Amino acid sequence: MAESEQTVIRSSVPAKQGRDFTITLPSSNGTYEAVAVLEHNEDAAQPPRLVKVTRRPVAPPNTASTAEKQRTIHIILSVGSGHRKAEEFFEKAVNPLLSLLYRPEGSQIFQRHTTQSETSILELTNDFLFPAANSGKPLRIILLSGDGGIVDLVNGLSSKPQSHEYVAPQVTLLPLGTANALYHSINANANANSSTENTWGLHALSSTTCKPLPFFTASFSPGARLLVDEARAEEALPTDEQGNGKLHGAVVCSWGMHASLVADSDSSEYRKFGIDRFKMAAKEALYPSDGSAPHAYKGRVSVLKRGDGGAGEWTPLPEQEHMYVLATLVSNLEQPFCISPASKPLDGSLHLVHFGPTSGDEAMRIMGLAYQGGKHVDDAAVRYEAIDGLRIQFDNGGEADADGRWRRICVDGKIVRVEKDGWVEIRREERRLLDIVVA
Ligand SMILES: Nc1ncnc2c1ncn2[C@@H]1O[C@H](COP(=O)(O)OP(=O)(O)OP(=O)(O)O)[C@@H](O)[C@H]1O
Repeated sequence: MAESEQTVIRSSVPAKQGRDFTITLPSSNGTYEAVAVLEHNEDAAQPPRLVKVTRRPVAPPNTASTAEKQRTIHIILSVGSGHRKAEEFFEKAVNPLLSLLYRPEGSQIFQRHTTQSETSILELTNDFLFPAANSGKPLRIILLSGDGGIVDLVNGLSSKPQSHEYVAPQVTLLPLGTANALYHSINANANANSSTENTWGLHALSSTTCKPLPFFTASFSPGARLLVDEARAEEALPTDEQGNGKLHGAVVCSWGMHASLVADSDSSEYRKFGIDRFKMAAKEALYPSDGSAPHAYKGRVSVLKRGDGGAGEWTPLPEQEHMYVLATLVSNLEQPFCISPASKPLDGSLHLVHFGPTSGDEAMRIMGLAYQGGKHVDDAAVRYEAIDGLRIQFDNGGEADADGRWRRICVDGKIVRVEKDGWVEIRREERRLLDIVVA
């Protein structure tokens, strides 16, 4: 075999013509690169298969980044995410690539964590990752999960005050969840171009280019409760200095139709249907079995605009009833579902998408436009604007919904039920918590 190109792994099954793709990754020491051929799965919701990987020297070697060598690499496998393929994809594709890219140190610098429960990532972050980052240790986290994994990292890393030594961990996202909104939004340009491959995050595996992850804080009135265990149980939220509940997110905060369908579809029964679970729950919400119109959600919504960067002003929306109230930091909530076309990858902008009570057919029509590259934002029924904060007050001097299911708020897939006279307020954050590795 020629010294310049060495096959390191070859699968016994050759790639089928036209469905394979190639990625080239720099090694950690900068002296060679890995060229990996992968084959897409026939089911686009399933990860690709590694067919072969070769290594070839780089001339001249790029050994500029020595900081990279000092980073401990944590691999988190969220085995409950999506189609539960995190472990298999790691063993068959990611691990062989990492072993090649990080020679000769290899396994010595990797620490592998496999989730055991819903709270594993939060516990790992609280007990280990945050203390390490806060004492100045540079970390790289390779996260095989959906959006839930990143929201746990964000909440764990932000739960205690940062020291001066804090070093923002670098996170490489491998989209093993169901919707993977953050991943698809970061790679949204690539997805708009059908000739560009979805590499399942492998293209960024050894990149040293990072961007800070924008995030927001949602504050809740003290009676708000986090719903857990498929809403069979509830928990108190972590609190801020004023005793209000708080939760951080990096994707979306919503109330109304979106929050309800995320909440209603979050059961092991619905999860079997993959991404279709959202559409199934939407149909049930929009066409109630008693033939009535979809629910009109009651509350007072206000938006914060800072304009010049000052304290800003809260402006109430004129409507007292709503169907869709959603603030987002990302462009795509699923790969084909472009909720905020003006949002650019990791740009930190927060956008409001809002429309009032309407029929099931009309709501389906509007949502259908989001699947056409975000055309819903040009529809007369939709309010779409950049904001700095959003506040919902349930008892606004009039009637609040009596049934708690109409007062559920979604923060990146987590569901919080607010009390009848309660409120929720979200604001963009300026702190730097973690960086996302981009190619
Ligand atoms: N070993 C495990 N046992 C029980 N629950 C788990 C385990 N591993 C992960 N989970 C839970 O499974 C859920 C997976 O959420 P995640 O967001 O990663 O995937 P998803 O919901 O399929 O994707 P997305 O949020 O992108 O639609 C989280 O609530 C997580 O806590």
